Amino acid sequence: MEIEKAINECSDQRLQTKYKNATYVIRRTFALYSFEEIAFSFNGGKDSTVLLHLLRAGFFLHNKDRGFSGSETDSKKECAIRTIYFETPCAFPEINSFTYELANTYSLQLEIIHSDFKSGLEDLLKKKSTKAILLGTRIGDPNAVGQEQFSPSSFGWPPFMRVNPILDWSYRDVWAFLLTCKVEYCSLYDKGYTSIGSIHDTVPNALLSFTDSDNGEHFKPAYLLSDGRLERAGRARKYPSKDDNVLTVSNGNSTDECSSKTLSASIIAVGDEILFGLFEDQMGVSLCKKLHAIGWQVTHQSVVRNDVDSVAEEVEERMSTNDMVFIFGGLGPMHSDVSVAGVAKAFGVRLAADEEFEEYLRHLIGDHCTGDRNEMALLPEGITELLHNDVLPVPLIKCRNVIVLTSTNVTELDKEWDCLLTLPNTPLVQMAPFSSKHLSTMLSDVEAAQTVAQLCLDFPDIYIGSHRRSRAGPLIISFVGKDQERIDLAAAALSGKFPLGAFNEYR
Ligand SMILES: Cc1cc2nc3c(=O)[nH]c(=O)nc-3n(C[C@H](O)[C@H](O)[C@H](O)COP(=O)(O)O)c2cc1C
Ligand SMILES: Nc1ncnc2c1ncn2[C@@H]1O[C@H](COP(=O)(O)OP(=O)(O)OP(=O)(O)O)[C@@H](O)[C@H]1O
Ligand SMILES: [Mg+2]
Repeated sequence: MEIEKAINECSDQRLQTKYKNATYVIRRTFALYSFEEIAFSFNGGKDSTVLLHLLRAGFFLHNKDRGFSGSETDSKKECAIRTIYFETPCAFPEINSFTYELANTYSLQLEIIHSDFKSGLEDLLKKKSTKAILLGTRIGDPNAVGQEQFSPSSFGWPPFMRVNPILDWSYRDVWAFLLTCKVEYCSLYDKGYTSIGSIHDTVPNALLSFTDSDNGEHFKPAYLLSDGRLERAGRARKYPSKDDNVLTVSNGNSTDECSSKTLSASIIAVGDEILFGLFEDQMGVSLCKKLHAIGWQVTHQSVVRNDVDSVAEEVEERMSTNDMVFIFGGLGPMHSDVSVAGVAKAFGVRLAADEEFEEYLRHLIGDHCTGDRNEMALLPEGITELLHNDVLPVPLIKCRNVIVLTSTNVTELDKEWDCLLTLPNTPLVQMAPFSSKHLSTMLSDVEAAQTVAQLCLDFPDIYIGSHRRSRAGPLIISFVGKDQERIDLAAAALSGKFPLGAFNEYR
């Protein structure tokens, strides 16, 4: 069997392990259900193409388990499995023809369905007993969250077992398999498509784009995409989220379109030591300054305990009301390092092993991790993006609009911040910066209060506030906003209401 042979003969141990696990799930499926009760959900995409060949290999091994030795001469025709294809006019013609071509080559028993997934499956199950459906779902797919290798269909769907043999395969594993086994895949993947939906929502992945000497735009093949997490970058998002406000502005260096807008951020420090008063948080202060300098408004800064629920509660509250949330502290392998788990809980997803991150950690700390898995490589499933920058030993972790900072002091933060700002798709859009002016006076609070309150009504676009450095010292009135002229006007209006010299500029 050529697939089994190609994998056994390759030197990629990781691929061999993935193959072994996936074919084990397939063998068990053939052992649990009768051949006629199993269907393969195939659509010509790369993941289902991988599954097709794993199915062929798994079926071959299953027969071997039972003492049947298949004829080596016609291994292509051996696994004539029921194959369901939901055909729509919105599919790419290349995908459609590839699906039919492979079905023909491998003698798949095609059952074409022309309705949507749910009603199509309802009709199918009424007509034919179908107990298990094999899918090419992988962790990271939006619909994979919460699924296992064997997952019953969801409530409200007709009853069947969803079997996901390649659930734990990464983008890299998929391409390692297709290239190692030298099997045919849909031609769109050589044209820069990395994950294929409908003709209406899929374009080649911009991360594979390059310009040739004639200035024409071209795309590298899908297997050259280095960060598999971005395989869906060629897919249009169906539902805009609050996160999109930040992400759709592509280059952080441009302030033109954003000059009047302000984006908001919250900062969460995680640390019992800060709450015990043993350790002073300097990073929060520094982050406030940095965000302010790029025109962002910090709406909240908090310190929470090293406790999953405390972190989750705080993240959940902040992420829904802010464009971005920064969290630091509570990261690492210690029992008290629960920040990442808290973020996962806030989004209602579980932690899953992230192979790309694990590899970075292995480079950094070697194989000194406990047990089979490096606990630090467990990241929130399906929502995590790694933000790479060569200057950093490990990438920054971004879960939707929550950025997990790994820095432990202000110097490290400076480095992470610079990296964040220079990322090609930085989530930190640089807005028009804030300006400020401060006036000091020896007037009492009571004397100034009423005039300042009226000024706030007259200048709603300017933040006007006051503070004292000491009870006996001067009162300082601050004017903060994005329009220097308005700030000057507000400051002059205040001075004008009092005798000359009552207010002086304070720097
Ligand atoms: C055979 C099959 C079974 C499915 N079973 C379920 C299910 O049990 N629950 C569910 O919510 N969605 C189910 N779906 C829908 C998928 O989760 C998902 O919405 C679909 O694959 C579309 O993915 P896309 O939006 O990325 O194209 C099923 C789809 C297929 C093809
Ligand atoms: N139209 C369809 N008909 C049958 N099965 C489908 C269809 N669309 C999706 N599926 C099933 O859902 C799985 C996941 O779909 P998904 O689009 O993520 O993967 P893919 O199409 O195989 O590869 P790619 O991610 O490159 O598009 C597929 O592998 C297949 O099993
Ligand atoms: Mg697809």
